[in-house]
Amino acid sequence: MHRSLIQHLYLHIPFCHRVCPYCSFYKHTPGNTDMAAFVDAILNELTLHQRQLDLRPKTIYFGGGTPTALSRSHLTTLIHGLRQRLDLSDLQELCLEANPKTVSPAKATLLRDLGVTRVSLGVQAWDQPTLTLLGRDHAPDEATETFHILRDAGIPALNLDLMFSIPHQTLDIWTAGLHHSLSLKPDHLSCYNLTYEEDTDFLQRHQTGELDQNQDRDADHFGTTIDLLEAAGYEHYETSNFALPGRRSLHNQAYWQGADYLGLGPSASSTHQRTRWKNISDTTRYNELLSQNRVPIVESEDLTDNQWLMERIALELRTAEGLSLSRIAPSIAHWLPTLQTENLIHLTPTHLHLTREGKPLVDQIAETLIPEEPK
Ligand SMILES: C[S@@+](CC[C@H](N)C(=O)[O-])C[C@H]1O[C@@H](n2cnc3c(N)ncnc32)[C@H](O)[C@@H]1O
Ligand SMILES: C[S@@+](CC[C@H](N)C(=O)[O-])C[C@H]1O[C@@H](n2cnc3c(N)ncnc32)[C@H](O)[C@@H]1O
Ligand code: SF4
Repeated sequence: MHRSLIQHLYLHIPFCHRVCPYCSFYKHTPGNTDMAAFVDAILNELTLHQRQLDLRPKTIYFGGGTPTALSRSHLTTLIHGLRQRLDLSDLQELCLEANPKTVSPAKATLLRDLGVTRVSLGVQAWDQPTLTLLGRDHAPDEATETFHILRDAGIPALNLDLMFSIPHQTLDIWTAGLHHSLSLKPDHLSCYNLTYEEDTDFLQRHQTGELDQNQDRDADHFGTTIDLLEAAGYEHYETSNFALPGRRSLHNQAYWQGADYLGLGPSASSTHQRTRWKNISDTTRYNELLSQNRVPIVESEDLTDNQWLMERIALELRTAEGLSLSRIAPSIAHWLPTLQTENLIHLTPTHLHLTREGKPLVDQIAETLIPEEPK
């Protein structure tokens, strides 16, 4: 039987020591979860998929949640388990998300010894009032310290995750945070505009008027981010992502380019030959299903051509490579001269790129370029 190749693997580790009020990813405190059973379950899930799929990962990404919430022995079992089951001769990136206070020097050294090539550190902000509003339990100094621990352990590439346009965050506060980030010389920076997500405390507090949204502040913070980071030598290669030359995230780039990927763990999603499926968002149930050798999938759909195209447009438009002109339907091509006259886009013979003026309007421009769903 011909088994198709998948080159990108995602593992969802749903544990956080404390749950942040703005975050809608599937996660929970470890509580009384049997961590050893969870590690067994996720390795078992991999084995089940290997009956159908030929997995030769170029990238492996541990997200969550907070993967570094796992103990050293569980991290070791998990990564050794992957090494035993997978052909890793093509592996170029093994990335793990971490947050401050979950990485001791011993854990950082272990990660390096296990072959981790990149750590993405969730810092979010560098000032105490913003960290307090975000419900983060680390102080600014502790994030700096964790960064140095990772550097000193010799992890090859480090990313910082930051969020901007948070209520009460002035442009000066955000800019000072960017300067502090740059002083650490990270390889990569992800800077996300705060969004109010479904089923979060923050959305409720936004709806009662306690937490505001401000488009001028969004645009000012984003524009300053682009100017400062580009001046410091970082490529703005995706709306929320900046990298030193040669330091882009290969895993995330594969998503944006439309590659197939397999996601393991509760709530993980996967895409294979235009079929997308999603795992159950319930760790206890996930562990139970896998202890019975049952796949933990709860939803699966075949993406229509139009769904696929809409997603390609939305994602490609966010990247420095730009949107392939072949994706633009004749029925909407008449928008291009207008967008050009407004200096929002720049066209090459093959691609459409956002200009500096167009970048903050990425979502509106994507809407203009996506054809309406046929009725
Ligand atoms: C799933 S989290 C994992 C990182 C890690 N657990 C941490 O927070 O320290 C990935 C990133 O998504 C971003 N994020 C989460 N919720 C967000 C929101 N509501 N708006 C914007 N960015 C958000 C944060 O920057 C966060 O670091
Ligand atoms: C918001 S991005 C942050 C990337 C980070 N800025 C970096 O450059 O490494 C990562 C988050 O997206 C989610 N995620 C990524 N791939 C996923 C997948 N296949 N299934 C479910 N969630 C996924 C996870 O919650 C993960 O923590
Ligand atoms: S932002 Fe990170 S630490 Fe906070 S709840 Fe979400 S996954 Fe956990």
